[in-house]
Amino acid sequence: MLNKVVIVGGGTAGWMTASYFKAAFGDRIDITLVESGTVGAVGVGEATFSDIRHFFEFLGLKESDWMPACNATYKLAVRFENWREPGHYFYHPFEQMRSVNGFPLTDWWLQQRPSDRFDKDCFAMASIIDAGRSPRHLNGALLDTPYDESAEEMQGLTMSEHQGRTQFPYAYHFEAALLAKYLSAYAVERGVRHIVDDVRDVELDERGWISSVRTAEHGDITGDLYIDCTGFRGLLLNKALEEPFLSFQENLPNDSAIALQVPMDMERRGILPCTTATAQDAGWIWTIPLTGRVGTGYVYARDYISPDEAERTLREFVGPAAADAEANHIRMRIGRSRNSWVKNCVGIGLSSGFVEPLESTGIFFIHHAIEQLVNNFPGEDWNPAHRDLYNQSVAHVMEGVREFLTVHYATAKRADNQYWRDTKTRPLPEGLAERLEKWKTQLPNTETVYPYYHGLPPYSYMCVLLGMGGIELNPSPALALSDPRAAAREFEAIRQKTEKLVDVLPAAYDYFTRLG
Ligand SMILES: Cc1cc2nc3c(=O)[nH]c(=O)nc-3n(C[C@H](O)[C@H](O)[C@H](O)COP(=O)(O)OP(=O)(O)OC[C@H]3O[C@@H](n4cnc5c(N)ncnc54)[C@H](O)[C@@H]3O)c2cc1C
Ligand SMILES: N[C@@H](Cc1c[nH]c2cc(Cl)ccc12)C(=O)O
Repeated sequence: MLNKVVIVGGGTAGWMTASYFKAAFGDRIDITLVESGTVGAVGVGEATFSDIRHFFEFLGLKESDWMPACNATYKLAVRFENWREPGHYFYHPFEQMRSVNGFPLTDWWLQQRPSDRFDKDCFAMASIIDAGRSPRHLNGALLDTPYDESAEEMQGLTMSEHQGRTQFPYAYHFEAALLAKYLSAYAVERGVRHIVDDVRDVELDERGWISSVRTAEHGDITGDLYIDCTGFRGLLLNKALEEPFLSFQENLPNDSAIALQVPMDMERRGILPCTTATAQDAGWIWTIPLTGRVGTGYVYARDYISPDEAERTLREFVGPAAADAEANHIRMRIGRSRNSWVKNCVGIGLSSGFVEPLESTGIFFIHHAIEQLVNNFPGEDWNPAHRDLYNQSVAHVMEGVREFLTVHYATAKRADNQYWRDTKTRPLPEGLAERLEKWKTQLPNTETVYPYYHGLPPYSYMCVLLGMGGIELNPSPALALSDPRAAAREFEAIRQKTEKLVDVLPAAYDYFTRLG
């Protein structure tokens, strides 16, 4: 039986893989995880997709188990500030787009323009976030009736199985290092062997497959399947097996980040329950509220600004609270390994691929990869079809997200300096120019977005196009001939429902004090 797995790397990717495999296979799988005591994990990665709930559920963990241990908060959207013009913002929320008479509500919005805020008019979430509310009532119930956790379709599904069903209303923010620690305890308790040591060498057999990894103090570690979770280094996949890395930088030039962890009195500050991405002169700054601090960082392109200037900008942005916070400068490798599974080695996490964290896709990539690897787990015969299916699925997810992120820059109205002017003239990933043309005629739908699963539904594209404001969008001509009353009623219903929810939902901070 093929069941001996060696994981190299103990960052988010390594521990998520180890714990998920244990939950999936129990004692039938034999896992050794080796991580360096000297090379640290990247230490960022604090915002997620809502789908991550399937990961925790698969492990049998409840929010009340893991959230307090990871200083976690709820994320109801990404809030984009100043991408269109100074002072402007909009949300990309976790809320399904409604449709009226076969047209998405956003299409009706273009026709009727109830206000200048598509997000407030079309989604309940925008006002709930503006008001700093929790998506759960103090008794733990979810905000409203369409979300029913006990519904059969929410139970026991993996992320892949849940695809296309109800949109869950929130994701999480958490402290990456604390999550890795929490999951390591989970995995070790269930029998994962944990070795803290440096991998110095990777031994290959005559076919070029990995036969062992050589550590500094624990000798050779052998397995059937090797998972490379060594981060941007790609020690096994890219170095030992020499799998090439395909860069996305011609579309996405941001190649660096500087991160700060800023302790704050969150009770006084309050929690805005979303990730904020604020456009800057050469990139953007993320702001992520946790229970005891704010995580923040500037993602930028070295071609336009130096690391020192980026650090100055970030410190100024945060203000005096950042004075004692230590800067973590990170060089980002943007793109993907040509194949993430090569021979008996699978790269998961940053070794497999990474795009800038604008839509918090890093942990989603990991979760997706793990689910796919479980579904395509190799047997004794190493049927290459499993490997090929896996590689295809991972490539599609990363290429789709590459395209989605490029849309943010290509359609942002901001063009007040060279960095932002250049975002309009960069090469686009193949097929995107044609799709952008289609979206000018008809808002994105399943037929006209990137055609393979990549985690983002068409409504996410609608939000970005309507919010960024750089391309002209028109309502479907059919709407001029249609009865406008049903859509007007829907806008009014959203307004009323939102008003009520803002009234009755607790403040996000208060909810977490209860949870802790
Ligand atoms: C600036 C930035 C912001 C991000 N923000 C988000 C976000 O908001 N949301 C999101 O989902 N994702 C985000 N990500 C991505 C997220 O951080 C990663 O996907 C996640 O942390 C996974 O990292 P990893 O485990 O692959 O690598 P790492 O965290 O780098 O871990 C590498 C591991 O390999 C080990 N290692 C390395 N070399 C050796 C060796 N020779 N021997 C033994 N062990 C070794 C190290 O000790 C470490 O344990 C962000 C990434 C960056 C760079
Ligand atoms: N199915 C994913 C994708 C998604 C749907 N809406 C949003 C909003 C944001 Cl900010 C990120 C991601 C998503 C999910 O539910 O997480």
